[in-house]
Amino acid sequence: MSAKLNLTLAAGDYEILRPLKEGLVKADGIELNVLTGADSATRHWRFLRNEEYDMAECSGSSYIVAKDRDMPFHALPVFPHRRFRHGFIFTNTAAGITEPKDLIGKKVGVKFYMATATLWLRGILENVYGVPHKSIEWFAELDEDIAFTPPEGLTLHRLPDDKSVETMLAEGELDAVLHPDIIDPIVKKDPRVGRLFPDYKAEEQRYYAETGIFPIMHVLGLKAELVEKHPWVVPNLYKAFDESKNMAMAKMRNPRLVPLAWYQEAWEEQERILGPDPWEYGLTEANRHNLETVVGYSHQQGLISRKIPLDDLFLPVSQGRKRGKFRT
Ligand SMILES: O=C(O)c1ccc(O)c(O)c1
Repeated sequence: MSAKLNLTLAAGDYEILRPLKEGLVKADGIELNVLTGADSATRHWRFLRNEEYDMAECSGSSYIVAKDRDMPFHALPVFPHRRFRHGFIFTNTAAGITEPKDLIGKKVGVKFYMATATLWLRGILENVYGVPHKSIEWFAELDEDIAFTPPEGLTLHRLPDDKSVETMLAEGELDAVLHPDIIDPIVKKDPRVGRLFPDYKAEEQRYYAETGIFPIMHVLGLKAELVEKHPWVVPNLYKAFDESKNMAMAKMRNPRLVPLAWYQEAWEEQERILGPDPWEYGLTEANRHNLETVVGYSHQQGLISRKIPLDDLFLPVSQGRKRGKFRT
């Protein structure tokens, strides 16, 4: 008889989750079925709109909105996806945008308004570079993860379904685009499209030196029903996610694994700048600052009604008692 609880987890196909996916790390009492087939936007929608999975790597931004609306979700302080975002502000090269303030009064496209990458970018543009989010006319390509009424003074249009912000940017119908992914015109080296910060790596490193923030994009969402029925899963899952990450970080130090000539140097550079574990889980001091910043941005941008305390956003994950040696 298997007394284990079968649970589905939808997530990206990430190295730090691979030991869990491959069963090298197990959560006590749980059999995990890890689904990595959906792209991020689809996964978030399926989890938040349809509750298709017991747990999912979920948009940090949309999760914060879900909590503000008392929707039936919780989260572990597990952050499978982080990314610096200065390199994701794309511009039409004929639009005359050479510095952040040139975005004021412009038409800017987004995949959708609530997406975590764009939440961070609007916050950074407003608070670091003096570009108020309401000074921009916004155009969204997709429906929001959670339906949202733009607050007073915010202009947000939903584009018709046959329009793509990437094409509109290249053709000059939009002046700029903020996007979670590298957009097609950049991949194809279309000369009509560039970046606001051509040397974005330097900008991102300066941002990190000033703030200590490696922006958290995604959290590990759980259906409330799961936590209510089986509260014991919370510390067991957290421990397993952490073990999986630690195992992956140790494995990935091997420079033979990745087909990049200068992978070792990239790893060393990351360690020098970001320290030994930039992917740290838990409500550590650095993660609290990171998350409080993004909750503040969400509130500033009218996505949520109150600055939700982190202890309301994340489940406590302590094992309760420090475990001693096993004795027979
Ligand atoms: O975090 C998000 O909200 C989000 C949304 C859409 C994406 O394509 C994505 O990669 C992330």
